[in-house]
Amino acid sequence: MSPTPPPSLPAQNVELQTVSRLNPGCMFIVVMGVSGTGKSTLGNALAKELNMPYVEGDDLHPRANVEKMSAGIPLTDEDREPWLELIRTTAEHYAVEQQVEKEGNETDTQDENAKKVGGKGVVISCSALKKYYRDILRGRRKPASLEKSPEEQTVPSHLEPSHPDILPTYFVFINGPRKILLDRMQKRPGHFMKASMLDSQLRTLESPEDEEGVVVVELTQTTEEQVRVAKEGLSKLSGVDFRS
Ligand SMILES: Nc1ncnc2c1ncn2[C@@H]1O[C@H](COP(=O)(O)OP(=O)(O)O)[C@@H](O)[C@H]1O
Ligand SMILES: O=C(O)[C@H](O)[C@@H](O)[C@H](O)[C@H](O)COP(=O)(O)O
Repeated sequence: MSPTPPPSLPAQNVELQTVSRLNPGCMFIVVMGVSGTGKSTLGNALAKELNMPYVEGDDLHPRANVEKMSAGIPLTDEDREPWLELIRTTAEHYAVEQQVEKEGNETDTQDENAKKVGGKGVVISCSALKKYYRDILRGRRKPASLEKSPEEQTVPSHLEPSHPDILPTYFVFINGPRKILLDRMQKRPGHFMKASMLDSQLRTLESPEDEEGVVVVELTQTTEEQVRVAKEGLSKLSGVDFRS
């Protein structure tokens, strides 16, 4: 799990509002599931396949959250809200950066990147256990603990994570039985998330299977199979052809 620093803030002259219009097909892909499902493994592989950057969501947790989880204490909604908001904002920063790069390359007809499959958007791993958390990641909902009165809202609108239609969000949900998860977590040495936390994660999980924009892959599949199913599902949902 190598740290992935979020990109620097977007260039002032690019409004997030313009990203989906000028860079169609740009998307935010969340690889989700409880601890130990293989989010980091699949996230890395999928991002490589789609020529997108990958960000390890665990690296965006505030230190206090990591300390809490390391001590075997499950996080609360309030603990997770700023983290979820940061994940959404990070995805939006990537989208804006890619827009800036695209504009820089516009005149370069030989640009090799333009010929690659995908390449527009970002893949981030995140447990995303509840629907309400996923709505924050979709940019549809502001975390309750971060709600401000209109007078207090000094953040420029393009930095606020409230643009669901500007950066479409899709989830790849890794689903599978507790027994295998427990086994994998027990065999994973040195990770701050101990196997004893698994049951709390499973209790908190609200399955996303009936929600829009969700592809389900099985825990028991190989990473290669998961990538294939994810690509097919994402192509169908988004209309972007990742299969070629
Ligand atoms: N498709 C898979 N098949 C078998 N083992 C896997 C698969 N994906 C991941 N693993 C293993 O499961 C463990 C947890 O994977 P990891 O990617 O760290 O999960 P998460 O990020 O969800 O906690 C690791 O030891 C990893 O090598
Ligand atoms: O929402 C949470 O309680 C945590 O974010 C948790 O779900 C997450 O999964 C941890 O970061 C563990 O790390 P792994 O997911 O890498 O096991």
